[in-house]
Amino acid sequence: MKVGVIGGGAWGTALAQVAAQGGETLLWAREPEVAASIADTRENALFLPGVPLSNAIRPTADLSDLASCDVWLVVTPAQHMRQVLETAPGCPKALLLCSKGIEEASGQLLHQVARETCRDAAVMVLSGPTFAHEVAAGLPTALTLAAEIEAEAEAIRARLARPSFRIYLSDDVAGAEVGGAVKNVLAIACGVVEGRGLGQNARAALIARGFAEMTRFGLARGARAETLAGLSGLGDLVLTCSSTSSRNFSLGKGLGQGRPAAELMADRRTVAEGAFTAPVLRRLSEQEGVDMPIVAAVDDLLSGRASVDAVLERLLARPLRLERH
Ligand SMILES: NC(=O)c1ccc[n+]([C@@H]2O[C@H](COP(=O)([O-])OP(=O)(O)OC[C@H]3O[C@@H](n4cnc5c(N)ncnc54)[C@H](O)[C@@H]3O)[C@@H](O)[C@H]2O)c1
Ligand SMILES: O=P(O)(O)OC[C@H](O)CO
Repeated sequence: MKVGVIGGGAWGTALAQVAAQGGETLLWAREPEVAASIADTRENALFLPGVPLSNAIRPTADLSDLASCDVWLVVTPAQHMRQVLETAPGCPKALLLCSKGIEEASGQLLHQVARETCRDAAVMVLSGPTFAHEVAAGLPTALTLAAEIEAEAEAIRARLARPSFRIYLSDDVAGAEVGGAVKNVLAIACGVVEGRGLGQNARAALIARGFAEMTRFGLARGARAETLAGLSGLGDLVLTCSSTSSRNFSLGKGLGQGRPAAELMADRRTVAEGAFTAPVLRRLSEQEGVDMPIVAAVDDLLSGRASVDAVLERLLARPLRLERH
């Protein structure tokens, strides 16, 4: 099975490094200097510096080179996935979506976008608690591969899985995607707690109440509760809410320290998906009547509509209710 990776950011490069252990792997980078840097120095100096890359990774800045692949691992920022797939040379037999987000314009999960752009391809999702630099270093990692047809997922798992890259199968595609998208917004909130010095109790409460929001939204979208409580949901939420290695957590930490969102977002080369997911997630939750007060607070902070103190006061003034709600 010939693998092509679409997206030469940190995660696309780390996934190419994993796939290269099973044979030559094409890696498309949007920036010609990234493809050139990998070809010349075997390092992605821009997005994954310090990691020596396998000789079995063949970098390219020309998407049409991926026409010969059987499967594409799609690892663009969520908001650019549709445009990249639309400019790609046809579609392969299978797409494995590895990005985390919700398309802002359409409100669609990424598997819905992919099915519109590649109608005949099998569309699957790979998601979980996976910092790129740890995966690239070969540290133990476990993730969820969600697909409607188990045999198709098994074939890709056989090609990608390694002892330190453990892939669990699921048939809950929407569930795997909701967890990855929502946790990025909640990680921003956890970063705010850190930056504002609100303490470990507050962070734990936020993870638990944030998980309740993720579960309410996921169930409304047809996800299963056990998927949301698994690697791609709770697992990734715990990881991303615990470390400044997370770009989303770091963004939130800056907000908590009082820096304006516009300043924090300016000149970013790396993507903090939660900043793009927050407004669309808030819009969808309000349209669908799903209560998501933490998501709304993050959206207000990012848009500059409210200060940290104002959203904190609002959250703490919420009525005390039964925990299961
Ligand atoms: N970094 C991680 O640890 C990690 C882990 C799991 C999932 N992800 C997800 O993978 C996706 C990609 O993140 P990343 O960390 O690899 O990226 P990154 O932050 O390392 O790099 C930014 C990427 O965005 C691309 N980009 C910028 N503008 C673009 C445009 N107009 N069109 C297409 N591409 C554009 C760049 O080419 C580059 O590949 C995100 O959805 C992220 O949530 C990341
Ligand atoms: O750095 P972040 O916040 O984009 O998180 C990276 C991965 O999604 C963690 O699983």
